[in-house]
Amino acid sequence: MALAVGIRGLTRSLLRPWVRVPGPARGRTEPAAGGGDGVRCFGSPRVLVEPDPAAGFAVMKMRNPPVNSLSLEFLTELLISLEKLESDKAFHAIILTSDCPGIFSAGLDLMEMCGRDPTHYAEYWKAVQELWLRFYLSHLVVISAINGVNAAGGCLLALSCDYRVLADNPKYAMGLNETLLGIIAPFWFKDTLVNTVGHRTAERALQLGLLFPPAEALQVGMVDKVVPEDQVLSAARSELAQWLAIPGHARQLTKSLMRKPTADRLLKERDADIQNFVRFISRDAIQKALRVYLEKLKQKKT
Ligand SMILES: CCCCCCCCCCCCC/C=C/C(=O)SCCNC(=O)CCNC(=O)[C@H](O)C(C)(C)COP(=O)(O)OP(=O)(O)OC[C@H]1O[C@@H](n2cnc3c(N)ncnc32)[C@H](O)[C@@H]1OP(=O)(O)O
Repeated sequence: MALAVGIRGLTRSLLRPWVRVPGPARGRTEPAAGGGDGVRCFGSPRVLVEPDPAAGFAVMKMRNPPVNSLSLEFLTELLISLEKLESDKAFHAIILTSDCPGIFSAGLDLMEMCGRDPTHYAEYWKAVQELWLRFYLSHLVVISAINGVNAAGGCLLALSCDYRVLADNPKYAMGLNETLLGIIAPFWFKDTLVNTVGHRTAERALQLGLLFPPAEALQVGMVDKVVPEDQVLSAARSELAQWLAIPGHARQLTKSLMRKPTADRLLKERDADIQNFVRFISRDAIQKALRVYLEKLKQKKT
């Protein structure tokens, strides 16, 4: 099995990043995220970036409708956006949010894990690992403004941020619900949750596949703040001020000190983790469970 799949190679072949965005932002100057100083939005088909270099941050909006499921292309575009902002000294922070009404993210794209071949599963999982590692260890301050339901892999992405603001809407539940699909959260998903909410809460949440509505998410520490829906972005911006007031090198080193041991566990056994994933996801019983789950999602509509 070819494990040496290169996301950068994929990136080059699939995307032309940093084209002016299609859709709503095309051809006009969007107000910048914080200052409205005429800085242009940029991005890729599935990720809209609203930069505010004067204020030192950018708002990164996920827009992979209908549910921001984390397909291989979408993961790649998120990585490119992150890399671009990380390599520009004007930016010290990102606010990650969604452009899809009512949905932050439905998690990993089930179509990437169902009915494909082992090479594809390996390539996909490597991209999932990469996204987590890059967000988890980013030297930028990353705050998620969670404006919708947020399941499994989407929740992992939010848990990788430094601070989480959740919109107060009972429909916007979030959690690592893998067991409800008959699959399991890998150890680094688990570690990220444990680091956020503690061992006991994580154990119960993972075994039961709990999706926490806002009040409960706040109570267990899965999110840091719950605010009225129309204030999620402004609350994230206000919070940023506190993080950006800290000397950057001190904050970054402290973040690394806190997070490196967790990331190192995966870095040390990345290929083995990919092989475990491929073996697990290729099992007939797991493929069947995913198909049944997808079917249930579709039947819900009828
Ligand atoms: C021995 C041990 C070894 C262990 C080794 C480790 C192995 C590791 C194991 C594997 C680990 C995998 C980790 C997986 C992580 C994940 O993230 S799995 C995904 C989990 N996500 C969910 O459960 C959410 C599913 N979706 C929903 O609940 C709902 O869609 C929603 C988000 C609440 C939105 O609802 P609504 O607005 O009503 O939209 P829908 O009509 O339901 O959906 C619209 C269309 O989108 C499709 N869709 C939804 N979610 C996904 C998805 N995650 N992936 C792909 N597609 C999705 C849905 O089917 C609809 O499609 P159409 O019917 O074609 O329109």
